[in-house]
Amino acid sequence: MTSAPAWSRTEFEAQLRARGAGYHINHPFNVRMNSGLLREDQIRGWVANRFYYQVNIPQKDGAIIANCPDRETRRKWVRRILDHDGCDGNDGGIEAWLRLGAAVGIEDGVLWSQRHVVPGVRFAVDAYVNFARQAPWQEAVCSSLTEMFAPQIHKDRLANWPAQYGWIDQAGLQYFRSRISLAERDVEHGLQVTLDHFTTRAQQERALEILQFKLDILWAMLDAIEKAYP
Ligand SMILES: O=C(O)c1cc(C(=O)O)c2c(n1)C(=O)C(=O)c1cc(C(=O)O)[nH]c1-2
Repeated sequence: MTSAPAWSRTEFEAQLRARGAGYHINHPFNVRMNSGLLREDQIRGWVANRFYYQVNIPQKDGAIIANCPDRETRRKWVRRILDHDGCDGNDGGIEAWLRLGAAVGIEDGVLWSQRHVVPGVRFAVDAYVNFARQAPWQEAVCSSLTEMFAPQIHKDRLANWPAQYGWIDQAGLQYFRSRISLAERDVEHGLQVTLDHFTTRAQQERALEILQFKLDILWAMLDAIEKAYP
């Protein structure tokens, strides 16, 4: 274990943000997706596989709540479940992803069947949910911090897809639009929990390992999708 002095909050946050270099925004499959180079079947394959991530996020967040004894945290965290599952007056992110599916030519039933989900994606997503079930809740919160880097990937899609993939109905892109402000709100809370909890240098380095674990999950998903749709 390191005996180095703890980083200040500012330096610790900078260390976390620096891990963005390993975000799946830089994965070759995402780079090609964002450059308009993917075929229709490759886009459909990505949408169908990512649906498995989308439907598992609320279970992941439910696991965090189940492990968290702090009422204030649960009160904020529960919003994430409703963001995806929907609630009165809000269809939610899963419904929005179904509309993305429709926009690229996949029927709801095909997404729900998960028949196109490849083993590597299933393994990666399941590892994320299992981590949230088994780890201390503050560690699971830390693992959600890849969302620090998500607004840019959503903005890229909104900026580029309409011109690059004219065959996609633009109404289907609403999911990406909706996530920008939600991700920013989530990160504000997730960062606060992480900066409060991981205070010694050894704990801060543990937080970086957890963030890397989650970056690897997202990266492994794209590796598996890239291999399935060469
Ligand atoms: O499209 C993406 O690249 C992307 C990445 C991530 C992420 O960084 O984990 C999330 C999302 N989207 C997303 O839409 C989302 O709702 C979400 C929730 C979480 C999480 O870890 O709790 N990550 C992400």
